[in-house]
Amino acid sequence: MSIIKSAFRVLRFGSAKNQLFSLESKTCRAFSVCNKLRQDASDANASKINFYVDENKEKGYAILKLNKGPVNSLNLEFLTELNIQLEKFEESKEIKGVILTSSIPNIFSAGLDIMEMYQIKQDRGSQFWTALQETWIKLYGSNKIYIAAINGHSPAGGCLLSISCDYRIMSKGPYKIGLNETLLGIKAPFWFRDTMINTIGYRETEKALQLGKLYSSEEALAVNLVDELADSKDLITKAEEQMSKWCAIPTVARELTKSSMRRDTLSKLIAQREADTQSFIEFTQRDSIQKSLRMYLESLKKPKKSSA
Ligand SMILES: CCCCC/C=C\C/C=C\C=C\CC(=O)SCCNC(=O)CCNC(=O)[C@H](O)C(C)(C)COP(=O)(O)OP(=O)(O)OC[C@H]1O[C@@H](n2cnc3c(N)ncnc32)[C@H](O)[C@@H]1OP(=O)(O)O
Repeated sequence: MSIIKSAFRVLRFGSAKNQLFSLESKTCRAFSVCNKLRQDASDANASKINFYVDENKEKGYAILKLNKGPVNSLNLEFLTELNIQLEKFEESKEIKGVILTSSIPNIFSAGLDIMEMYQIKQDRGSQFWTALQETWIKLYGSNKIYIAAINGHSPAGGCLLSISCDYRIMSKGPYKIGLNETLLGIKAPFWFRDTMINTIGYRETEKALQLGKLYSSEEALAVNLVDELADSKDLITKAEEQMSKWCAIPTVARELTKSSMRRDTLSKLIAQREADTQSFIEFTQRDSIQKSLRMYLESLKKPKKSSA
């Protein structure tokens, strides 16, 4: 059961009941829009493996490895598949927690697939944004324990995935993590911002978001953007050690505590999902934004200087 649902339970007889049920019904409507997409995604991607799941029911946790080459960029189909998997975890009685990592060396996730924002039709853009909102609500609002084992670069949407988890361990190395949206000419959505504030505090977020700062792993540790650093070879072992520690905490008390910390941030998006989607569509259709995205895409596609 998700944090949102348990929040409804806890407050069932309280004065917030009507408001919360209205939030829940809005959420359910938005989720049902995704049902057909889910079917399409599972049909179309039956032959592709965009992530691996390694479940250790004895120990009570799973490892989810993102595997969508070359850089785990998040497009509609990938997000839809991820949402199905997150739902399976949430419903599992055996799984208490999930280690989220990537099978691609040096890359955790390059964030949103920029092609989902560049010259995109309104329908697709709206489905894409709804799927992304759903991923965040499922991850940030999960009752399960999520530990991010950040094995490489984690900009923008990759950073959002990480900070939606409960604990972050990052590989030592020349990797970057942060919300760099301003460098693409984009304002980070309010729920990206709020998740960042909840992680590193207001002042640091204010600087980081305006500058589009990408932190090195050491800098990320210094501002609590990550909780721990590890040598790449020890990353998963360290994540498993941490998972055992979290799994040993009394479950209901931990879930209620997590829910009480995150409920307000989640409710803010849930109350205005459709308006947020409209803002995304309106914003990304502006000529100035399309121009920035085109320039950014070109810079990504430029041949890289040889290191030799
Ligand atoms: C007023 C209301 C406001 C409402 C809100 C409105 C809008 C908000 C909208 C957006 C929020 C956006 C958040 C995001 O996540 S945007 C994405 C940001 N991501 C990045 O900036 C990362 C870009 N990528 C990189 O920096 C590097 O690729 C990386 C360091 C991850 C890896 O480097 P490496 O050298 O290993 O690999 P590359 O050669 O650069 O890349 C390989 C290949 O992949 C393509 N690619 C990389 N990143 C992306 C991406 N995010 N989307 C799509 N494609 C990507 C890259 O172009 C290469 O392609 P090719 O040359 O092989 O064809």
